[in-house]
Amino acid sequence: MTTQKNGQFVRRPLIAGNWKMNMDHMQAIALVQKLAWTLDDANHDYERVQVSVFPPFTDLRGVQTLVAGDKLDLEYGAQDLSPQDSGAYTGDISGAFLAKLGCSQVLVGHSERREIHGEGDGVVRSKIEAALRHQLAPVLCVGEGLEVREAGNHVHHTLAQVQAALEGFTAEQLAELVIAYEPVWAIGTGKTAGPEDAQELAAAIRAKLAELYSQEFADSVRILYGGSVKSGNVASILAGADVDGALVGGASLEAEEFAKIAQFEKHITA
Ligand SMILES: O=C[C@H](O)COP(=O)(O)O
Repeated sequence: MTTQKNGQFVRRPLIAGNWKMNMDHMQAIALVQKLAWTLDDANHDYERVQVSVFPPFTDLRGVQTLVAGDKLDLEYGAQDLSPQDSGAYTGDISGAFLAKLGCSQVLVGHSERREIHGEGDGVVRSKIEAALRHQLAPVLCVGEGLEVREAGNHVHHTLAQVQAALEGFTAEQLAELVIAYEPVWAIGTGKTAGPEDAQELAAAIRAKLAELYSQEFADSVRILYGGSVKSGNVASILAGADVDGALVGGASLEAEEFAKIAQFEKHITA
């Protein structure tokens, strides 16, 4: 279990659902409603375990209306943002727009953006800067592909991504930063890194943050694992002392399954 003191987590766990390009605006409302009801039925304590969803841009207005209207404790964010705030950037979405829609977080540097859209470390860094300008907590995604893993360079590769993305920012600016370690070979494949692998990388990222900033800062940053997380494996993955939550793709599209993941403490067998 993520390290606890006096029954409380040292860092508030975050269970985040990245819907990717799934769920139109009608389906989004149904999914959020069902998720909220399911978590309410399970007496979910949002103060203890934060739950966020990351729907497509076109769903955000509907999700905002539902969350505000029903006073839900769920949080939501976007899957990406533009480095720019406004102007002639056809197809892009500004952090200013996301903030106005009540987003509290935004994914940055997801491997699918890096791979499919060719986003390099410089773009990722500029997107973090844009997120911070609009008080959006960046969820920085990092992780290695299969070739890098097989060559044994996964720690070096992942830490280089972290360092490049955070270059020039102060600890104060990054107070709300979340980092998600997602080995690319485990995304949507059914393969998960073992709990030891997730802990190894989370600990290495925390040590890198301590080296770049301070131990106090490093201890405050939440580090998530992502890659084929399900209700059946979440408890063992979150057992690592440095693993503070999960970034869930496929399993976040089904309300009951995602709610079970958010309730990971109930799956722990003594
Ligand atoms: O952002 C989420 C990750 O890409 C994991 O996706 P997955 O749970 O479908 O493997």
